[in-house]
Amino acid sequence: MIYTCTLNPSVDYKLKLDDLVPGTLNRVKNEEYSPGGKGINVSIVLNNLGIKSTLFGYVAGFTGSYIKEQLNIYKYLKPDFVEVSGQTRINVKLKGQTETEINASGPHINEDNYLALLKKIKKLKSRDILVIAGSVPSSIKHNVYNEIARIVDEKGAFLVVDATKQLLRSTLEFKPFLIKPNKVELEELFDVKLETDNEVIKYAKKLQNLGAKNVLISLGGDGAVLITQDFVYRSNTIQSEVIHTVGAGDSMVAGFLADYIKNHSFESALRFATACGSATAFSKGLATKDEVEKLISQIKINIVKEN
Ligand SMILES: Nc1ncnc2c1ncn2[C@@H]1O[C@H](COP(=O)(O)OP(=O)(O)OP(=O)(O)O)[C@@H](O)[C@H]1O
Ligand SMILES: O=P(O)(O)OC[C@@]1(O)O[C@H](CO)[C@@H](O)[C@@H]1O
Repeated sequence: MIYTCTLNPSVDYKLKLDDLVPGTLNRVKNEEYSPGGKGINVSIVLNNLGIKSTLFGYVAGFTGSYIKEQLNIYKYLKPDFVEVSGQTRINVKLKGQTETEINASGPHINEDNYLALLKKIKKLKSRDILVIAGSVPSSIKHNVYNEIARIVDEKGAFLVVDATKQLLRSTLEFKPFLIKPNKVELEELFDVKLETDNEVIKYAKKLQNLGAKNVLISLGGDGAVLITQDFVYRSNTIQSEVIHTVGAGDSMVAGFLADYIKNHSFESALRFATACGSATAFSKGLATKDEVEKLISQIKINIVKEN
């Protein structure tokens, strides 16, 4: 069974403008709401690919109710959230000439809420998969990712992590099966600026040395690099009109897992993951199976010969 854990879900409020001019009145051309948060996005894309998952995390208030109501329409999702006080956050996503995101901080999480979530995670069984993804509300214990990773390890389940800085770093001692930082997140982790593929690979390997089994670095419109124990793979991307990239990375994680479970091939999983990321970037919502299938033949994978 696949589980996703979103400690800080959101309602994503996506606004399309001709351009965003700070300090002036900006009028919107198109607006949309959707349930968001990285783990929730992973689950929605898994659903779109016909794969079941259970969703852990915290929801609160009217925005939390909206998320639960929206998730009910998906056939393969089983929401299992902890209800907390306050409101689930609203994250604003602005698409003008460039993309601007304003992510709010999330509700208060008390000790009981914390323990209630860990109790759910303790039900995991050997060979289950848990994806923990995204930021955490500031009130939650700072070592929550480490604690969750410890439980997943004790259960003999597989851990997948998509998070920034110390949240990600704190899981590495438990040897996650897969981590997926983007290039900026990789740079932040080591306080460096990375220009070339070789530099990206060098720092991704440092994460492997710290414990990650497989490291997937997403490079936005430039594809992705996957470092496994045996090979380094590079995917290209496709040029098309970008509608909104929100959730492209989460789609990539979902696509990777969906394909890896089926084919047990890293090359195939990277190809499918890249197509899922691009399918999301090229559409209004998150990738659907049809959209991914239209792109897949255009994704090429090379094994990188390092120098
Ligand atoms: N402009 C684009 N054109 C084509 N494909 C894209 C584009 N942006 C993203 N993708 C696809 O989606 C994948 C993930 O994108 P990205 O690196 O932006 O993830 P991310 O920063 O984690 O995104 P998010 O946090 O919004 O989920 C890329 O590796 C690529 O396959
Ligand atoms: O603030 P976080 O948790 O880092 O990111 C949250 C978020 O930006 O990530 C998703 C896209 O990946 C969105 O649905 C959501 O708004």
